[in-house]
Amino acid sequence: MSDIDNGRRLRAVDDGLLRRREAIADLGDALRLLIENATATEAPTEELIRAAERIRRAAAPLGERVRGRFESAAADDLLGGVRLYNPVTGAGSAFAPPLEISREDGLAVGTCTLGLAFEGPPSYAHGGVSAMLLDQMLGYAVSVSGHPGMTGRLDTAYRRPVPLHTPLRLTAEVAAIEGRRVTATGTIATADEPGEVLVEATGVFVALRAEQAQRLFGPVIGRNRESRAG
Ligand SMILES: CCCCCCCC(=O)SCCNC(=O)CCNC(=O)[C@H](O)C(C)(C)COP(=O)(O)OP(=O)(O)OC[C@H]1O[C@@H](n2cnc3c(N)ncnc32)[C@H](O)[C@@H]1OP(=O)(O)O
Repeated sequence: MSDIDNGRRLRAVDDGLLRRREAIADLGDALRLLIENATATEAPTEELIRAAERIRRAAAPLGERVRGRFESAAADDLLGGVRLYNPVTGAGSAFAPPLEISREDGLAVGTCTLGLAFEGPPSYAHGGVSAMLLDQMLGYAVSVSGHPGMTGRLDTAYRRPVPLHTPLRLTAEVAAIEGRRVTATGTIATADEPGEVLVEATGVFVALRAEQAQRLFGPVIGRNRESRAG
């Protein structure tokens, strides 16, 4: 195969992957709309019954080809950090807000708006949802510091309730690295009042030993490498 042909083939692969990722994100948007509307709806009972039938019909073809626990999604790039179905940040996840995280001068900054599907106390976020967001934020800060690890401990202090339907601003940063332990801290505030902390968290992340990483993730990483090579 000539270099030009090879280049075209590679571009076709990239275009195909890009198109699939866009389709996954679009399906994710549709599912999130479905979840939000299904949570907020006060439609007549007959409409709920019809909707359940239609949704089951729409779900069936998606279930015809599925992956198992040890297979990563074809559109993911596990080693490159692309996780389209991450339940917090994944564009393809039906129940991820999704949280968007970027880096600003060494600080991880996240933005999202929580809908009624995340409600705990009426009109405010469920406490477990805040912990989930902060776990992801702290994990991201730990990861980009170059010392990735798994959450060993996550302490959350709920200072004020987190309002739904309100743009939020989250932050996280690494506070200390001691051997295999990395401590990170983070906050949730509203975008309008970033100085008023609603929830704060401190987490301890533990770097895995090579043998632990192999035991826990070996099957998934092995399959991911095989499918990249093939
Ligand atoms: C961008 C990516 C974002 C991802 C964000 C999401 C992150 C996650 O949600 S990860 C999923 C949730 N976490 C888990 O499932 C982890 C489950 N726990 C485990 O697998 C293990 O307990 C694990 C790996 C954390 C530690 O086990 P192990 O390596 O055997 O611990 P061990 O050798 O006893 O301790 C290692 C060090 O960590 C410390 N440590 C271990 N556990 C904890 C803990 N819970 N709290 C504080 N310190 C701890 C120990 O004190 C020790 O410190 P030192 O080296 O200074 O003596």
